[in-house]
Amino acid sequence: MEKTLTGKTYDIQGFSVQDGPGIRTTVFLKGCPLRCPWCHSPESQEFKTELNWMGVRCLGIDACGKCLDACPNGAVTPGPVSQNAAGEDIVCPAVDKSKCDECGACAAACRAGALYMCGTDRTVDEVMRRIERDRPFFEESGGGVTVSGGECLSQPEFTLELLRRCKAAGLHTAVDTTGFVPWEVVEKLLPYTDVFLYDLKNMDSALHRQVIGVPNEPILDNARKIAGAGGRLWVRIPVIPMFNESKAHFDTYGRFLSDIRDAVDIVQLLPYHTLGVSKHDRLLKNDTVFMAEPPSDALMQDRKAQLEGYGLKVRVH
Ligand SMILES: C[S@@+](CC[C@H](N)C(=O)[O-])C[C@H]1O[C@@H](n2cnc3c(N)ncnc32)[C@H](O)[C@@H]1O
Ligand code: SF4
Ligand code: SF4
Ligand code: SF4
Repeated sequence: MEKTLTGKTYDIQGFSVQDGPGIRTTVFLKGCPLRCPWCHSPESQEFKTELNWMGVRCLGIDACGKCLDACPNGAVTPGPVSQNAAGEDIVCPAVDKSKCDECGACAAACRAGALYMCGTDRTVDEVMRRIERDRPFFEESGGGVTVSGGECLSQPEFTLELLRRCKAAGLHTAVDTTGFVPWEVVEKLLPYTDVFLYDLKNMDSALHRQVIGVPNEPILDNARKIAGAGGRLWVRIPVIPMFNESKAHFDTYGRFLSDIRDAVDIVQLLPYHTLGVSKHDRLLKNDTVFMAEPPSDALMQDRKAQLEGYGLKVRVH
């Protein structure tokens, strides 16, 4: 029997106004080949379904402790004392990730919803049913559907099929991508993608590799090829302190984008923010998290004006 195609999602968000034109429904897929230290969705990085723990919901091992009893691998033990939402001291569970196989038994036992699994396998039909609920909002606002992640093109078959179905249903489509995927994957999507939301995180390939883990040449090549093939680009630049915010660096963006200007609908500058920091803790991995002061409004306006000087339409946020 043929296997049903599923995609591993971690969220589907209605009423999104940041992910392309109009009001959109954004389908977030799990898994990403990049490792941006400032990533505001660290739960999207791994391809597998993972255990998360939201401390403010936890009742404490002393009052509850269901997760300890539920774990078949002995991965959950009494951990540090912390304060709950009411300001009372509670003993938190500690999860030894080296013993955890992400089976989900502790999350199923946790009535408070403090432990939960992130990552759901969904068929295209299921996702389409969810999207169709929002159709009236698309029609009023000129919106549609955005497939995002993580890197949605790391699940190329699912993304392609979802986009095909959206186009067949008469919906506007956007693909939110890092661009770090083989050209053959992008090429197949072209007939079904109205616009690519396309991140350019740094123009210096050595720095890109050093900080994010991968070089930028495939990303820049794919941007040129999309432009050459008649695709539309909505370029996004996350403005990250000490990484890409300098005036000199923005001139390298300006020169690159000038060459493909006709294919660029808009350049969106996204000021670095710290909203994802608490999500890193939820993953129970003790990751070191990048923290910095967000760029000032004045700097964002300067960089906007600088890129406008290259004949580009630019917005902040
Ligand atoms: C969730 S990502 C989706 C696409 C893909 N993961 C990427 O990064 O290209 C959506 C946008 O948020 C940006 N972003 C991620 N973390 C951010 C942060 N801490 N501050 C500002 N923008 C951020 C990304 O650069 C990307 O433009
Ligand atoms: S998900 Fe991990 S910690 Fe939770 S029960 Fe399974 S093995 Fe234990
Ligand atoms: S089962 Fe949930 S609420 Fe109870 S101690 Fe474990 S994490 Fe906390
Ligand atoms: S590319 Fe996007 S999802 Fe991947 S690590 Fe960077 S910000 Fe996070």
